[in-house]
Amino acid sequence: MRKPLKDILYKVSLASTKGDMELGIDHLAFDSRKVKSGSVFIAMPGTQVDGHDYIDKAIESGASAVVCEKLPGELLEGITYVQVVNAAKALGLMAANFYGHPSEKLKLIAVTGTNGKTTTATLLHQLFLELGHGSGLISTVENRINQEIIPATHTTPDVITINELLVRMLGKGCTHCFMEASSHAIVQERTAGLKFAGALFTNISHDHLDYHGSFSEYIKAKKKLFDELPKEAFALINADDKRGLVMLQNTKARPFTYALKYPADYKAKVLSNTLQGLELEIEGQSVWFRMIGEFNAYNLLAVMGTAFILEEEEEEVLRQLSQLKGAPGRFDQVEAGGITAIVDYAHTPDALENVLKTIQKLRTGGETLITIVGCGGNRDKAKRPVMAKIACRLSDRVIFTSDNPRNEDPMEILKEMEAGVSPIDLKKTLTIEDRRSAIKTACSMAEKGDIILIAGKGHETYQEIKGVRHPFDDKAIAKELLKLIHRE
Ligand SMILES: CC(=O)N[C@H]1[C@@H](OP(=O)(O)OP(=O)(O)OC[C@H]2O[C@@H](n3ccc(=O)[nH]c3=O)[C@H](O)[C@@H]2O)O[C@H](CO)[C@@H](O)[C@@H]1O[C@H](C)C(=O)N[C@@H](C)C(=O)N[C@H](CCC(=O)O)C(=O)O
Ligand SMILES: Nc1ncnc2c1ncn2[C@@H]1O[C@H](COP(=O)(O)OP(=O)(O)OP(=O)(O)O)[C@@H](O)[C@H]1O
Ligand SMILES: N[C@H](CCC[C@H](N)C(=O)O)C(=O)O
Ligand SMILES: [Mg+2]
Repeated sequence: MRKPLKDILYKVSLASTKGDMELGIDHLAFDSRKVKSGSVFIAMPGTQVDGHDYIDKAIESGASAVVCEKLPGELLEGITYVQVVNAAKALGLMAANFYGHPSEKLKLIAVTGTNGKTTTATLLHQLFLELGHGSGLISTVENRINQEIIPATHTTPDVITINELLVRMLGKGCTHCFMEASSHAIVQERTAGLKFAGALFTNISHDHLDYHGSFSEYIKAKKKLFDELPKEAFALINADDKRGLVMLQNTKARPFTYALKYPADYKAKVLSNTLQGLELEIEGQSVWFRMIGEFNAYNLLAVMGTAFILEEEEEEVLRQLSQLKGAPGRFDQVEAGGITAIVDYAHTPDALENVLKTIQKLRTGGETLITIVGCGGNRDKAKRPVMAKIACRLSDRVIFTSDNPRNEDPMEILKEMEAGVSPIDLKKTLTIEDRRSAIKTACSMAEKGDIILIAGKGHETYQEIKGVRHPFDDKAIAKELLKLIHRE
């Protein structure tokens, strides 16, 4: 697919150009290691290094054009240089022009918020398939084109990958695509140049403050998605979240709200909430869902609201939605010997508190609740003591263990967690760095009727230690050890 550089740069605000703008371009690359002959290399500043330092490498590998914010000292003959104000934003527009604006040819819906993005996007994808539409998904767990699974590397991939996925979705008849928009991606302009038909806000609480610097910057990152929506789009927010209405402040899009407590366009009341599911009253009607926990009532309302705004038939939406189970690794239960292990991706204080409170509400009395929890390395350190404290407050026994230590010393992470626990609470905790041993210990401690929560890694099938992903699956290990220890 060859296109003239000038067409690829349509609508990009240019500061200066040098060289042939009619040059044929076969490929876009923002990483010098992925440059081929016929590539245009887009140099972007990053968090680790500056892409501008790789311009020479890109040219050596065959790039015939360079798009950058700062021109290099020496400009080579035969190479086209284009200077732009914001290279990441330029990349988004360039990807849209290069791939023929696939986001405009289907309904692309973004889901943002601290928790609930994967669950909401996955439910939407499943629901729209059930309603008979071609449907795509871009999420933390996996990407999907209808039923086909494409492995995911990020919650929100880079904008070239997004456009490539959308082109493939269109080729397979998708009319809708539901994607997660992480705050990192919004700030880094990984969503630039995409035309959204709508955006959803789930909630906002403490996470990623290491990256954004402060809570207000984190809120601003989410709000940017809504500020940039076109007026034909819809903006659907959780009115029970303190920051929900902030998201709507400057949007041109049509505003809609959902809530369990405050007045809203889409409302529900929780009639019952058990380990089997949720019963909600919606528009005077009682509807049963397979999802567990009050927080899932919010996710279900967000999904229902979206389907109603998109004018799907209401009775059918509720009928199909009530059958869906959500995303893997979210309140995923394994049972053996009368002991229930719950694997959940709760890796933020708010998510951990929600999942533990849900389990508390579902207890019938007498059971011991054992929580296994760790915190990821090279991520927000401030959440470590807070998560440890929440685990202790809401569980009978707690085992601190490693999550994905990445490049940090696991024992240091565990010390930072322990710092959040009072001397009295410390008595009910154990620290077992090896995650498998931690799960084994919990399985040995548990007796018939007890509940084990294994938090933090959910669907992940690896543990990342010093740049290497070792196979590790909380659910499979819990199943194996529970069966082994309690010999069903
Ligand atoms: C902190 C962060 O978000 N980093 C993302 C960012 O990379 P970066 O800015 O750090 O890049 P860098 O390494 O400094 O390099 C700068 C530039 O030089 C280029 N380069 C670099 C080296 C080289 O040899 N040649 C070269 O051209 C790079 O391609 C890049 O364009 O842009 C890259 C391309 O899009 C991402 O892959 C990368 O994600 C890293 C791997 C990551 O771990 N990101 C996480 C934190 C993340 O994004 N998570 C969110 C979910 C968070 C949540 O809500 O829970 C997600 O959307 O997945
Ligand atoms: N609406 C919600 N409100 C609060 N907590 C939630 C909500 N939905 C899910 N959770 C909790 O948060 C965890 C993560 O949920 P989910 O994967 O859907 O969120 P996410 O926003 O995609 O997370 P990530 O940013 O890591 O991709 C779940 O395992 C559950 O414990
Ligand atoms: N999308 C999140 C996932 C965190 C999952 C948890 N298991 C961890 O490794 O911290 C992140 O990249 O921060
Ligand atoms: Mg997610």
